[in-house]
Amino acid sequence: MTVSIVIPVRPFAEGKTRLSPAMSPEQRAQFGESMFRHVFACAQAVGDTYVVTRCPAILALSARTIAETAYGLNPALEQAAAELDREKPILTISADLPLLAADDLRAMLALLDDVDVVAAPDRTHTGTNALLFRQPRLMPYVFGGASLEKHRSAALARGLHFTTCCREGLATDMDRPADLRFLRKAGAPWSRNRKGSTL
Ligand SMILES: Nc1nc2c(ncn2[C@@H]2O[C@H](COP(=O)(O)OP(=O)(O)OP(=O)(O)O)[C@@H](O)[C@H]2O)c(=O)[nH]1
Ligand SMILES: O=C(O)[C@H](O)COP(=O)(O)O
Repeated sequence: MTVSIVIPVRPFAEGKTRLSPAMSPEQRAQFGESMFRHVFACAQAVGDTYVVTRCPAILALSARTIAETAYGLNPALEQAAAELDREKPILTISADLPLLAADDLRAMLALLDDVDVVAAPDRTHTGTNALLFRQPRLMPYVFGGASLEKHRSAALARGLHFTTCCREGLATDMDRPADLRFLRKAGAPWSRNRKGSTL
């Protein structure tokens, strides 16, 4: 099955603010870029991968890009969905998933045999780290806060079949210093492979 994959990215120098207690601004930007490059490589192994961002430097890194004109995560994703192939499933994934593997994305896609919408929860089962629709614009993006329940409710309200995909590579986003401690313990392959890692 072919799939459009969308990675939304906030400019590296602006993002990951909740890691401020543990990292300098330079370290956060470097960490954000390293994670993005990792997620991008995983996505490219699985589908046609698009990056939606307002950052010119990130736009220059990628072949398929969507310049964000609708400022903010949900508007940027709606903008991307409006521009992509209406016949293909659309998978959006956060750029801060250092333990992600291509097989995690394939596992999400396999679930589309039975449902319309697949959400990958974070480790606390409150946020959404990846979201797959059978077709673009089946329902709105409602990221922010406890978005897992918001996505579930939005799907059910439209009569769509919804399920979750719970895997460590999808669940381990890097929001807070506690997530960095979890990543250090999880370790390989992320920290082994990165010279000059800020971890
Ligand atoms: N295109 C785009 N992507 C965004 C925007 N805000 C967040 N993202 C991306 O959405 C995903 C999830 O974002 P968060 O985990 O909240 O990341 P963040 O905003 O960098 O982190 P905090 O500053 O700590 O809230 C990441 O891939 C971010 O880069 C935005 O305004 N535009
Ligand atoms: O679920 C969400 O809205 C996204 O994952 C962003 O939320 P978080 O970064 O606070 O988990």
